[in-house]
Amino acid sequence: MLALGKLLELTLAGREPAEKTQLTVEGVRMRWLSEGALEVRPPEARDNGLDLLLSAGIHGNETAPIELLDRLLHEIARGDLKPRTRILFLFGNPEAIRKGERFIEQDVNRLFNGRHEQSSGSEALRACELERLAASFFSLPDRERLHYDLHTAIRGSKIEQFALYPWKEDRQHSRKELARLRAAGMEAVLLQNKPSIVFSSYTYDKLGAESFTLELGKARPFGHNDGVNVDRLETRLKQVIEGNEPELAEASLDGLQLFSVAREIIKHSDGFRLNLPADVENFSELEVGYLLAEDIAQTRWIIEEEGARIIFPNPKVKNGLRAGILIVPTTDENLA
Ligand SMILES: O=C(O)CCC(=O)N[C@@H](CCC(=O)O)C(=O)O
Ligand SMILES: [Zn+2]
Repeated sequence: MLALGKLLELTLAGREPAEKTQLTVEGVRMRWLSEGALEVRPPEARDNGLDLLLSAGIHGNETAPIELLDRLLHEIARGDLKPRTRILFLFGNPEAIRKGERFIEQDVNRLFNGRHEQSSGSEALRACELERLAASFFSLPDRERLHYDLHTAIRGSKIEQFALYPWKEDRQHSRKELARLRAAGMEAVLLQNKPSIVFSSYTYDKLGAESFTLELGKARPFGHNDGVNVDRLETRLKQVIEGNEPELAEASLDGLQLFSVAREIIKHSDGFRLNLPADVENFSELEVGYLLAEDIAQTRWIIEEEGARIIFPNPKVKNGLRAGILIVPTTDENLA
């Protein structure tokens, strides 16, 4: 296998490769760009015009997605997987990956779309670098752009695998992309309805990609991911990469559950209290009238929405950040 296929090993060791560019026997060019960043380019005659950004490890302790990207890269470097797409592989927060932590000082996934400019430290610099790498990768005209930012969640979930689809004014969510996600094993999609500061929102909003955060199960350390079944996603990614994806039946989303955001719960002070058990699962239903959270100045979050559910409840986030998302079921009527 070509040495550049070992991007994860290099990243874990904090090393630069001796050779920055290598060619597989199939004529696929692999180019190391920066720590945790590698571009793959098929021979021109095989290129099918899709630019695919695959990122993982934006949160350093979410290892199943990192292992998945590592397997794909190994297969490309061995010549077993023959790309027809350009691909940018990114391991988001190398320092946090080495330490097995979600982040070191700041959550990188709260530093996009301008936020890193209002901040400092290594994670703000990394968010800036990730934006630059993504912008340069997605700068070629007349190509299709697709970004999957792969994550696992802090807690268990009633719906194990789901996607978050960013929002941009005057841009409709794509039914075709939802069908592709369903085929990749996603059981639900949260359609966002306002701008956000996460990586997938940056590539969707500023770079014109179809972009998604994918949640694949519960976060566990390297080598302990048997409980996270990424088989369907892995198969679909290989098909996308090799340009031999089976036809998508667009009309039917095949039981994919759709949700929209009712409210984001923002933690304003150290007095914030979340009235949920520590082991509450994502997508747990909350009854109308339930007092979900309290904060300073008599702020109270009371459930008003029928069918409301909670995802990503986390009272430990820094003040000013999202401590949970209240979601409600929605329909497919506004899809493009
Ligand atoms: O389990 C949790 O509470 C968080 C899991 C996670 O890292 N989720 C992403 C979602 C990003 C998005 O909103 O698209 C995050 O919180 O950064
Ligand atoms: Zn994450």
